[in-house]
Amino acid sequence: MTSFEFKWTKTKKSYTSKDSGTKKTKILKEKEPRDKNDPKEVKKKSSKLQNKTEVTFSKIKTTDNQSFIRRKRKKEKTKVLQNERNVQSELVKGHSMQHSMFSEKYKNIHVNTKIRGASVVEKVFSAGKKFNDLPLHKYLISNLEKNNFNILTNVQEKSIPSVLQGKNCLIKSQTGSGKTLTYAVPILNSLVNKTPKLQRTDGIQAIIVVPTRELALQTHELFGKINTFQWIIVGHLCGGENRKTEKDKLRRGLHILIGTPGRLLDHILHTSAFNGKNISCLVLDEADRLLDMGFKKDVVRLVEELDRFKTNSSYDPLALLKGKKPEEVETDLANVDINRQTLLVSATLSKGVAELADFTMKDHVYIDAFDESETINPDHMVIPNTVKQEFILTFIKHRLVTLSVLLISKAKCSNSKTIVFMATTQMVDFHYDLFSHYLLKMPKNKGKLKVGDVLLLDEIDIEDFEGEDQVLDIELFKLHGNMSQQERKTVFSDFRKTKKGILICTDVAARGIDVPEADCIIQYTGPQSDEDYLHRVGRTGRAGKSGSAIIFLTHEEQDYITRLQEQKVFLKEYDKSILTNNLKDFMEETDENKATVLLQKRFESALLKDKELHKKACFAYSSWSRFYSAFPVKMKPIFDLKKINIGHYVTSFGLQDSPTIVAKIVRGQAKKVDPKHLNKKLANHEDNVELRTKRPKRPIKSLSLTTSEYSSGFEPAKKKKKKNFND
Ligand SMILES: Nc1ncnc2c1ncn2[C@@H]1O[C@H](COP(=O)(O)OP(=O)(O)OP(=O)(O)O)[C@@H](O)[C@H]1O
Repeated sequence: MTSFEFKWTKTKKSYTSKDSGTKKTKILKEKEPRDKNDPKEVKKKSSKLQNKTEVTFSKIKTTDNQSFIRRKRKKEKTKVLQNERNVQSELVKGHSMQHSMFSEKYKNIHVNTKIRGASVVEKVFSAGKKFNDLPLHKYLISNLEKNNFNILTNVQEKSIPSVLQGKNCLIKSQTGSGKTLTYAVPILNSLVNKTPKLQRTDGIQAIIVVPTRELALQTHELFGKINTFQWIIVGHLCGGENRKTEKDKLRRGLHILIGTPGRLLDHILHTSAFNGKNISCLVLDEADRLLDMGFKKDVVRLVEELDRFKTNSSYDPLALLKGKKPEEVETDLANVDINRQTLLVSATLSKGVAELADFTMKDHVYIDAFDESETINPDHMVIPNTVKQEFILTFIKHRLVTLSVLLISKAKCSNSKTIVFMATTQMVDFHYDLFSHYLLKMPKNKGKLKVGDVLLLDEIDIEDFEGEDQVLDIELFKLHGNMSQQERKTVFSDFRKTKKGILICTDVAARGIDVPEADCIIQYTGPQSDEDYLHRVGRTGRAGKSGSAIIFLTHEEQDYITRLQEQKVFLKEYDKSILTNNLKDFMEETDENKATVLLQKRFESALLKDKELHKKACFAYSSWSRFYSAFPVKMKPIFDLKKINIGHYVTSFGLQDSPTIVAKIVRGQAKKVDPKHLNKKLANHEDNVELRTKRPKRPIKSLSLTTSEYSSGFEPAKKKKKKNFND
């Protein structure tokens, strides 16, 4: 290989080939005078300047003058910062020319938001009927009263008598109306009254199936409150818990068992200590949710397995072989008395629930808490009338800032619990990190910085973020199905205990979760179905309390307002002056547009500096776009990916990159991950080098960025290795 030695002079460049020893000289052409204002020349000049700096540095290095280098670098850094600031001020000027964030002028609303009508209202409480009016055990009544359960709710008044009589029931009533007690009270009552007293060896008496782990825990807690009868043992089993501990629990004996379908089925099939012969009551709570997400198969199997416990004694599958006629065998089957009460409970009634009711119960009564005198239209949604429902119509690229301001306003309230629903686990992770580091907190001892003076944050190095100070007085929580069971448990109970907090979560918290103090629900991404809308909103306004529910819609999605109107749900527009004032106040900026841009820029520069967060933002955007493109057919005309500017959506994740670049980043990261661990990886966003080196790379066929919220928590079954007969 030939190598050269270069020598530079002002007008000529000469080099000597070491191999041939020949010296070649190239005379530089006489340069023509250049136009200083030509943009190309300006660019060239600046790149030359940069090269010059590099050369200077290399020279300095050779002289080994370290302190000089440090001073030089510091100067350079200040220059860059100055540049950034100049760019920012230019941006502010530029943006203020564009549409305003909250301005009415640029609002492009084509739906009639003023339409009002009579919403469908369901009474929450009965006309004064009390628990002590019911034929219940006196200690059970006193336990209920101790917990402030005195007056029956409407659904309790209508259903508890039928449940006490042992009837199969399909119970429907609005969210937060106290459906849990409609089965908890009769179950406990029947077990307390049993003579002789129940023993641990008597096995499971009642089984309650719920769709999520949090709901299992919550239902267990409710039983704990009203069950002071020490001989009645209540337990829960759900994914993510230690299986061995659960087996021990079952071995020791339980009477009321609460669990998620996957884990329950697993124990029924594989735990010999599972004693289901004496189950006299089966409850399917949140029945419609149990049918979603592939739960249907598990629920059907679970019911079949429970039936098998009962029928094993009377039904003989080998009857034909024993010489019985086929007609006799069929009548045997039909006559098998399952002798078990089944209760289906739900806030929404779908075709699937009706089918499940037919499958699980021979005869059943249908109890709807809705007033019979009114005509029931299945298309009308029943939402507690104590909930103020509003929408915020935003430009896509202002979504992030608008949400931030809304959270800032919540932080100012003295006692407020807000639940923010997002589409995917990656979105939850990203927004949680972004807000906890760049909205709620500020660097410590930044001296002259006043609380809330966030503009100067851009001047601070990321290293300075050690030891941050909380400037907004509110706690932030996150909850999604990709967190460990222990984390989920802690978050859920901490959020319930805290006086003031914001929970960012996926739909894992949309069903059944009861946080009585939750006073505001924010739907940052649209619901996948109208039922989802109803259940999300139903996390507030529990048992007659008041609350507010705000949905974020972009101009492209505004038809959702009309869709809700058709179902007798009338939304008002959120008072944007609250947002404007809070934003201006927080940013200490009188011009709302400047404040908007600066907050957005602050997030963007945070992402530029924080590589980990940038990666999370890319994954969050990517998971969002997959989610958005997979809206069910019914909702597709409203939430249509083709209608929206995805470039703006990238901005709403604080990213400055184009969607193509983001996709490349995600693909690049995903390729490094072993496919088996992809979901977990995408949720944790860790680039685990160990995993990569240990396992051979395989091509990725498909990527799943949204992971199931409702998994049983078990590891996927390992495929059996094919035997190699040559071994
Ligand atoms: N009779 C009652 N008096 C006062 N509060 C009650 C009564 N019954 C239930 N509650 C309270 O109402 C709240 C909602 O109860 P629950 O969670 O059972 O509602 P739900 O109808 O199952 O709601 P969802 O459909 O959202 O699951 C709880 O905080 C509960 O303590």
